[in-house]
Amino acid sequence: MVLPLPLPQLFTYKIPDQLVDTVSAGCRIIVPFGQRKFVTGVVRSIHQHAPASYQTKELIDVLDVTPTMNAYQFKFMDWMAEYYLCAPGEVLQAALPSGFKLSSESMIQLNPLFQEASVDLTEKERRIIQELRSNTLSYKDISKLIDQSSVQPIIKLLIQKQAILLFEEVKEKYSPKIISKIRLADQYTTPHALANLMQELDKKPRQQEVLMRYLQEVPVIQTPGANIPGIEKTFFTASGLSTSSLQTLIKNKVFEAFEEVISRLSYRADEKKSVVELSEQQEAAKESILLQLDTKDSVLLHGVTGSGKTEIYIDLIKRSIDNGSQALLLLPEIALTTQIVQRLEEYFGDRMGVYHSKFSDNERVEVWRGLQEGRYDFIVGVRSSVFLPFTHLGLIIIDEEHEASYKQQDPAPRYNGRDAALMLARIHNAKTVLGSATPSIESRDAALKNRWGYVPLLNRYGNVSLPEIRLADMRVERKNKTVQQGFSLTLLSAIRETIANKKQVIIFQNRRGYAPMLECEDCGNIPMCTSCSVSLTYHQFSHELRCHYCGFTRKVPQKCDSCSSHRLKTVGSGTERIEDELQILLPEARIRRMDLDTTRKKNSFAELITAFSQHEIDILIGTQMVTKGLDFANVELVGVYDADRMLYFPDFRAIERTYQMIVQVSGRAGRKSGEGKVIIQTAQPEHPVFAFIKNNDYDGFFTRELYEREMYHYPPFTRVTHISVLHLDKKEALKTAHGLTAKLKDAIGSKRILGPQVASIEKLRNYYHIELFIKLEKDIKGLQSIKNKIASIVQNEHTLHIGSKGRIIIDTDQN
Ligand SMILES: Nc1ncnc2c1ncn2[C@@H]1O[C@H](COP(=O)(O)OP(=O)(O)OP(=O)(O)O)[C@@H](O)[C@H]1O
Ligand SMILES: [Zn+2]
Repeated sequence: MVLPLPLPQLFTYKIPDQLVDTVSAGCRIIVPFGQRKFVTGVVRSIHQHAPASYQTKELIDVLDVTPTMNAYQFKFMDWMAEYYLCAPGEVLQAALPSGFKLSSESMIQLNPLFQEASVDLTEKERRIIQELRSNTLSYKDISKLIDQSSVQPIIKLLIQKQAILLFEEVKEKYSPKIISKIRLADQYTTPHALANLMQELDKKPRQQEVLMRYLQEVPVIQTPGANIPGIEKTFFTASGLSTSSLQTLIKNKVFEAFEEVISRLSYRADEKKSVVELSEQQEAAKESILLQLDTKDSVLLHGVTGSGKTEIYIDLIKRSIDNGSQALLLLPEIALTTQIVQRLEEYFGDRMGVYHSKFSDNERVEVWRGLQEGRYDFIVGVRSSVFLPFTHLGLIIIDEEHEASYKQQDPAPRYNGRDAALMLARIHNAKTVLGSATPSIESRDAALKNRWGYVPLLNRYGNVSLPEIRLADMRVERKNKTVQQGFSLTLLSAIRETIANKKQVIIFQNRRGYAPMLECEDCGNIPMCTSCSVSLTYHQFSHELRCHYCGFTRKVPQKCDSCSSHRLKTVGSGTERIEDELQILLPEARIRRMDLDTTRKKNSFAELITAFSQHEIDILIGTQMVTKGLDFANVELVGVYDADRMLYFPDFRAIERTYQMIVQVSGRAGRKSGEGKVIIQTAQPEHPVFAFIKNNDYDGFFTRELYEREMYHYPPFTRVTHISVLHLDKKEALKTAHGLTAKLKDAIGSKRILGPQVASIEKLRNYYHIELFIKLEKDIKGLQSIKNKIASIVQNEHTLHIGSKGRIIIDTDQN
């Protein structure tokens, strides 16, 4: 059995006789674990081998009639634990929506050995004991019973007096949604009976009104069967009709009240399914994909921004479903791709399940069950949808395959959704299509080496031109004093012109808040986070300084912490400041901002998207949220506020990420008109990456980047495992990291190991981070056994030197 806990092993439990027939592999069961604790686990297999090292306990109960997990999922999860060097329980924890896990809530019961006569009880205690003779009670019940909000002291005393016992009651978290409905009693559904009823109600006008409203909504006579589903009870209250009259009608058996279990995942059934009509180029691309999939498992679809990859996906998915297989479309982050989901919904309606990180647990459980019950044959979802109970997957599509957000950073399993999906496809013998306008270096390389197929789609849909890209040289503009509030004259005049033409603008700056730091003009002191080694970001609106890593906040100080000077200035620009300053420069423009701070609420993202698409906004300023997948016909200008910062990130993927981010955000311009313009503000216009971007030269960019990767031994030529040693004490962290490095060098050769070094952010949430890198050649023999060796050395060092004072994190494919 697997427990959803970070433990390396599986556990064996005894099946009590009465449950033997109900347990099978994949079922969730409740087992005792540790002291007085019950946890939910999943049966992995049923066997006859008692473990040698411990006495087996009996499992308590079986939660499933039909198993929650199937054999494909086990195979996939085994692979994941092995590949990403983590515990099977950690994978299970990631796989199961928490609605499937049980919550335990403390419950109180009478101690059967308790003898009331032998102790003194207060009046309240006696009342509790009395009640416990017939019931078990929760804290809340007791608080109600004795009308007292804090009951902890009483309970403690009762435990001391050995009067009561605490136990954990196990409850299913998932609760289906139930709605109350009303329909006309069957006897009144003939014209004759109904007419009589109407007459009877003549003297009761309010009841008659209720009945009339019902008949308006539900054509009982005209449409046979219409009465059976009835309507929601809330309909009457919402239309302001008398509830008491409704109650009377129910009491008199004119109406029948009933309940219905409904899906939380509403879908608008009135939406018409349209047919995709592929353009000639799209059709050719699709044919080429299908042809290559005859001989290959995966194909990379390299389609420029606005080429209509989504339409091709739709066609492929349809085809796969028509063949009787299941399909999965992976998206990097669904909240950011509401537009695509809406489009897909029009085609696939209720055959499509959406698996989402912003969904509630109940909604996730429903998608899981829906897939098992055959209600869905197509899932669109984020990376965790690779864990769903597919049984006959035929096609996986990975959209925006280059996206860094496919990678789960923390906690384990630290998996990449794209790579995991490729393995999932292999397990199901399914095909994979990976799509991107800016393929990752790894994927383009795989296609180039003929491991994957490759289909380029070089033109936008409707042969619309790609945007024209220009650089604004900030060095020159600063010298000429043409920069206003961080805006070059080049960009600012283009914004003015675009708005004057009633077109829209997107400004991209990958930094939120007002300013990344506050600085004392007299002593140069910068307020830092108390638990992280980063400067605090100044947020003007909320008037606070905030750490973007740990969430620490403080009021904006009036004077310098160090020298008490009042001369504090803000340095650098985040989206909040850009919004502010642009509004001063362009007082008439309607400007809005889209970043983490403005989209925290569930619907705020969708609301912004709608407002922008209805042209209630002229200029949208945003972080990387605005770079992905957005499709607005009226956007003609995209401005990249600061392209340089991304380039100098201490990461081997910095250039690749810069290229992808700029090309993606540029792709939002002129998607229908072909009049798109992009202006990139940079102080290094000579950097080669800009020439590739300007000339739309992906191949040139790829060739150069691949060369660098080979020179410096980075992926795709090697696999980089990243190890971080975390400790509250820097010296200890360093000592452990050095010890670990020495052991690893001994075990797998010193040439393969880089570091240790202090991480670029030295301290995070009070933990010092010392990191080291292991580079393993791509085609190394016995890869898995080397990885296992690494894991066991790390495990050892952790036990010996870290214990509970820190952690060692292994990330087998650094992203
Ligand atoms: N065959 C088609 N028929 C009608 N409209 C189409 C067709 N193909 C694409 N479009 C339209 O062209 C626009 C761009 O398509 P889509 O959003 O799928 O591009 P994309 O390749 O995903 O681009 P990006 O990578 O920039 O997100 C959309 O508005 C889409 O509705
Ligand atoms: Zn912090």
